[in-house]
Amino acid sequence: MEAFSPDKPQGSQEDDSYEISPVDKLRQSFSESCISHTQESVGSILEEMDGLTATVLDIGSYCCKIGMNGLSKPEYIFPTVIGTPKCIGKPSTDFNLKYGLDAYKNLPNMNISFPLEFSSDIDWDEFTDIIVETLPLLNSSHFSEDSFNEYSETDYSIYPFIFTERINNSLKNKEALIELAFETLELPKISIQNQAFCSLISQGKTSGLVIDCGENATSVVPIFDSRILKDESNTILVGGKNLNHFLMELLREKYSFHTSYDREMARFMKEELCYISPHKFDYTKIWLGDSQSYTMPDKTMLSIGVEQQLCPEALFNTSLVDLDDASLQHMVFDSLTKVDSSIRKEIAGQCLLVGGTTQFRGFEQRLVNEVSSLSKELGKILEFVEDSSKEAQRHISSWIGASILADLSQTHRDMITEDDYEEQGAKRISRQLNT
Ligand SMILES: Nc1ncnc2c1ncn2[C@@H]1O[C@H](COP(=O)(O)OP(=O)(O)OP(=O)(O)O)[C@@H](O)[C@H]1O
Repeated sequence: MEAFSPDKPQGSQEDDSYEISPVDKLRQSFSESCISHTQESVGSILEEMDGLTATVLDIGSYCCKIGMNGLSKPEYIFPTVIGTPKCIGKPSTDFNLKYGLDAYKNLPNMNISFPLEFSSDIDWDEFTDIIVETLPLLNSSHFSEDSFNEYSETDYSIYPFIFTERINNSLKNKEALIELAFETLELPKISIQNQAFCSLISQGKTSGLVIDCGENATSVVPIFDSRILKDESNTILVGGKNLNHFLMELLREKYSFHTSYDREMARFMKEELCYISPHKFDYTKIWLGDSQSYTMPDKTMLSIGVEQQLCPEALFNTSLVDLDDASLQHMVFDSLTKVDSSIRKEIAGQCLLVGGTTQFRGFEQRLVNEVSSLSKELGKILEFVEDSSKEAQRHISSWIGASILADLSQTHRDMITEDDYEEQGAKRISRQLNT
């Protein structure tokens, strides 16, 4: 067998070991996302907003992003998880479920579940519990650093709320969200915005192709002049979660991933070490890249070599994760081909990568190469809006756009109010929103 050195994307990680402790990694993964309240105080923003204040909650199946509009980033990002305390050996005395960040911080002692994991069968009671338990935590000085104290005065639930939803969200999910808003949270008024549209708005654009790859789904959504072209869009239920599973499968001879903690470590390994090469993986050659080592919770040093490159290949070849769904490049090809030829160039010329899974190094280059191999013409007109220095923001693009929409008086005028809900009920409102 011929040997080859992996063709890595630019800016590849060259360190050969990761010594950061798993618990520190857990803490970092969420706290780093919070903005400093000393830089942008919520109080001063409320004054400037002249009444157009809203809480923006971008709902994700892996993590939710929340904060007041007017800030440049969400104030908090919390995992959409519920944790059940583990009882090892002796019966547990702690039967209290833990929610969101609280569950994640206690991950070594938890079995965790993701209630939004299966969009067709969401456990809304569990999601409601996460939100209900998390909002007061965010409002209190739970994060006890001094810089957060000013924020402790803010009560998210007294302001209008802007929620985001993925394209083709089911009527059942919309209804449940409206009920959560008015029945449980008792909000004054709400708006539900499309995530792809919000992401585009975050870049100051109203036309383009939004390619969103998150935890459980990947969608390709063409938008023209603020109009979402639903018939030309594509969604598959493949995302970062499938890659986590694939990585564990690839490493199964070296390590047994049993616990929730182990499985989340596989996620972090994926985020830190894996990369997308510009070209298809060549199975006929021996991989000669550098291996990296990763310390697992039980102190096992796990060596990860070719798996770094193989794991994200599944985005471009879904059969690797035993799925028949179209791969990403086929979705892009299909959407652009369906778009009317008179607007195709404008849409393809403003592609936007959003969602955490697009943060792999090399994502953009590989996508261009794959689409070009399907159609030279499409490959030529495909251009990306964002420069790669903004990769780290891709998981919050939708929140940023929703926060911009929350600044507009039109958004507030169009909101669903408590009175609308009393008069029409969730079913009718959700049907109207779908037209
Ligand atoms: N640097 C990174 N490289 C690769 N993947 C990453 C990186 N950072 C985060 N991810 C992955 O991105 C996914 C989360 O992305 P995002 O926050 O957009 O999802 P979400 O909005 O919760 O999910 P969904 O849109 O499917 O409901 C996770 O699978 C996570 O492991």
